[in-house]
Amino acid sequence: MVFKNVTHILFDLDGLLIDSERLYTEAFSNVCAKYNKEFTWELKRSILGFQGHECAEKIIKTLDLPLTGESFMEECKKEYEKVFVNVELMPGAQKLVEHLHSKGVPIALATSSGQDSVDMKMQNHKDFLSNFHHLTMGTTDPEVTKGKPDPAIFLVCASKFPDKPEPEKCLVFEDAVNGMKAALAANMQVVVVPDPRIDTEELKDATLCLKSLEDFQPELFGLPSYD
Ligand SMILES: O=c1[nH]cc([C@@H]2O[C@H](COP(=O)(O)O)[C@@H](O)[C@H]2O)c(=O)[nH]1
Ligand SMILES: [Mg+2]
Repeated sequence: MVFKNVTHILFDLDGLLIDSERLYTEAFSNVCAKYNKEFTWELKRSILGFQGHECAEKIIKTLDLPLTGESFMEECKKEYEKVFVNVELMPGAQKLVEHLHSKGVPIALATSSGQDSVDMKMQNHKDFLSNFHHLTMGTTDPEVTKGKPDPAIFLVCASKFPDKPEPEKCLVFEDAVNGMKAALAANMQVVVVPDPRIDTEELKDATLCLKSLEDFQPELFGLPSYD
């Protein structure tokens, strides 16, 4: 496969740069269990990449929970406070982000999460966050009118670089099928590093699919290679 050269990189956060998806799963499972409901992988995969309130609505509807979206999110928040302090970076995340930053490649974060959620998850990774030119947070940015798979988040994020790159010059990193679809709808190339349980058939449109960020070769996209 021939890849097109890019100049700017947009990173997803949850499940891609940080190992938070399993913590969200734990939190959702605990809340659902209180109502004797099972939070299944089937349900999890359908909400991967969604904004928090979209996750809540889908879970309540699918499992018929006796809760409003807001009360479900309140209960989840108590769970998050217990688990997110210890969230770790994914293998290869630090090396890749620091490499691109040190070579002057503009990078930004495009997450469906909001400011409070990012603050909570990144409290022990502030130096890591300082590598990014800017953060676009779907839940709190009024310009991001819809969650992934809508392309809004990546288009808004790209527009916040001072030199406003064309979508074809942007490369997205994602872990979720909804995120991959959002990137492709934005007319960007997308490297997917998926949960290994995701069916490869669902990822067939990805520009490149990797097992780990550690396997990424920047030079394939015209970016500076590792020294
Ligand atoms: O307020 C929330 N933010 C984020 C998530 C989770 O984070 C992911 C989206 O974040 P990102 O775009 O960074 O992957 C979703 O898959 C979901 O599991 C969530 O549940 N609640
Ligand atoms: Mg993600």
